[in-house]
Amino acid sequence: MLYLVGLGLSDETDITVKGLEVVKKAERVYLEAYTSILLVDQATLESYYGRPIVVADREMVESNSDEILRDADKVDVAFCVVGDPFGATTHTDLVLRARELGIQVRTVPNASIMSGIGAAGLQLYNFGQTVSMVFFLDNWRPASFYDRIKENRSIGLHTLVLLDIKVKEQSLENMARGRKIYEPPRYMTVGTCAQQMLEIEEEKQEGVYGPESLAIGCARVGGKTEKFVSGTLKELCDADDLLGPPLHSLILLGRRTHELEHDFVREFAVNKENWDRIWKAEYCGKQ
Ligand SMILES: C[S@@+](CC[C@H](N)C(=O)[O-])C[C@H]1O[C@@H](n2cnc3c(N)ncnc32)[C@H](O)[C@@H]1O
Repeated sequence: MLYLVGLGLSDETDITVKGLEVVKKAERVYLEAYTSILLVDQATLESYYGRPIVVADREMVESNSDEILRDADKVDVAFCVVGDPFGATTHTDLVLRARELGIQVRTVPNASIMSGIGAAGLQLYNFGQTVSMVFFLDNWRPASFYDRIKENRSIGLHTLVLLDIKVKEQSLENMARGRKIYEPPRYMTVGTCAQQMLEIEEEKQEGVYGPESLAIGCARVGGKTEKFVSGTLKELCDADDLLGPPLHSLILLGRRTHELEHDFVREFAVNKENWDRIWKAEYCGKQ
C-alpha cells in the first residue's frame, strides 16, 4: 500500500495519530520537501517519528517514482507531504503511476495552507481561485495570476497567493556544465510578491488592483510564531521585517466583505487609520 501522509503546517507534532501509526509501521518513509517545508529539520522529524526518512526531491518524485513505489504492492510505503497531500500540491502523477502498477493508495489528510489561512480572519467561503507567484527573472515574468485575480475580484472574492520556493536549484552555468552544485534555498516573501503584483498591474493597466488595494501578509501559519500583517499592497512591499522568516503567503481582499472580517483583520493593520479609510470607501458593503 502507498500511503500519502499529510504532515500539517508547522512542526513534527502536527502529524495526525493515524499518520504517525502509518509512518511507524511503514517499510520505507519518504518526505517530499520541495513544494513546502516544515519549520523543523529532518533530524527532529526522524527522532519524533522514530524512523529514518528519505528526502524525496523533485527529480526523484517526478523522474524516479518507481523507486518510491518499489514493492509497494507487498509492503507499506509512506510518502509524507507537508500540509495536506492534496492541498495545493497534488501528487497526481505518483498516484496514477501507483494505479498502473496495481498498488493500492490511501491518503491520511491534514491541515493545509488552503484551510489554515482562515486564521487570518477572512471567511474561507469567500475565497476564489488560489494563484501562485513565481520569482520573476529579467526576461521571464509569468503573469497568468493576473487574469485569475481579475475573475475573483469581479465577483468580490478574496485571492490566496502562494509564493515560490526554490530548493535544490542549479545556476544556469552549473546546469550547462553538468555540475550537480545547488544554490541555497530561496523562499519568496510577501514584500517581493506585493512588488511583483504591482509591477504587473503597472504593465497591464486594467485596474484589477492597485497600490491602495487591501491585502494580508501571512507568515508561518499554524506555527508558534505565526504572524499576520494587513495593509495596502504598497505597505506590504515593506512589511517583510514585521513578518519575519518563511514561509509566507499573501491574501488580496475581495470586496465582498463582512464587518466581522473587518474587525478581525484590522488588528493586524500596519496603519489602522489608512485601513479604516480604504475599507469604508472601497470594501464596506461593496460587491
Ligand atoms: C505548494 S503550497 C503548499 C502545499 C501543501 N501541501 C499544503 O497543503 O499546505 C506551498 C506554499 O504555500 C504557502 N505556505 C505553506 N505553508 C505555509 C505556512 N505555514 N505559512 C504561510 N504560508 C505557507 C507558501 O506560500 C508556500 O510556498
